[in-house]
Amino acid sequence: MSTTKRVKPNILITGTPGTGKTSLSEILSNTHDFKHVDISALVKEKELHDGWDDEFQCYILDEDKVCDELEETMNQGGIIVDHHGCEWFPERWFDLVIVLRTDTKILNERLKKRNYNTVKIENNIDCEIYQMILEEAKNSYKHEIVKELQSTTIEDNEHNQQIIGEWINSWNKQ
Ligand SMILES: Nc1ncnc2c1ncn2[C@@H]1O[C@H](COP(=O)(O)OP(=O)(O)OP(=O)(O)O)[C@@H](O)[C@H]1O
Repeated sequence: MSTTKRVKPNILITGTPGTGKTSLSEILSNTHDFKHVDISALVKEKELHDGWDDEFQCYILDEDKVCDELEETMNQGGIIVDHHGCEWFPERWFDLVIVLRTDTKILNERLKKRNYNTVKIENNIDCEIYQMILEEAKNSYKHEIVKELQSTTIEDNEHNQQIIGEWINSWNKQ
C-alpha cells in the first residue's frame, strides 16, 4: 500500500443510477486530465463478475477482482471512479467522495428513457428516496471528504464542475 502523497487526488463519484455520475466524471476527467474509471464498463470488459443477474438486469460484480484490478492504478493518483455503490472500495483510495442526488421525478424520467423494467426503476427510485448511497458513503468514508451535490439540472452540473474543479486546484496547492 502506498503511503506517500499522491501527485494528483483520487475522486469517487457515486449515487443512484441515472443521477449523472458518468456525465460528470467524463467532463471532469477531460477538463483536469484525470483518468475516468467507469466500474460497470470495467467489470464487463475484464469479466470481473460472477455472471448476469436477470432480475436486476446487471452483472454480479466480484468486488475482490475489481479491487485487485484497480489497486495499482489507484496508487498512481489522478483517477475519477464512477460507480453506483461505494462501501466496498478501500477507504485509502479516495481523497474526495461525491454523492450525486437527483429529484426523483426527474430521475424517474431519465430511467424510463433507458427502458429499464418497472422493478429496476422502482428499486432505483426507492434507493434515491431513502438516500441509500449517501448513507453508504457516510458509513464508509470520513465525513469531511463526503460531499452531497444536487444533479437535477444543467445548472447543477455546471455548479458541480466548478466546485470540484476548485477542490482539485486547492488540493494541488496543499
Ligand atoms: N445535472 C444534470 N442535469 C440534467 N441532466 C443530467 C444531469 N446529469 C446527468 N444528466 C442526464 O441524465 C442522464 C443520466 O446521466 P448519466 O448516464 O451520467 O448517469 P449515471 O449516474 O452515470 O447513470 P448510471 O449509473 O446508470 O451509469 C443522461 O441523459 C444525462 O445527460
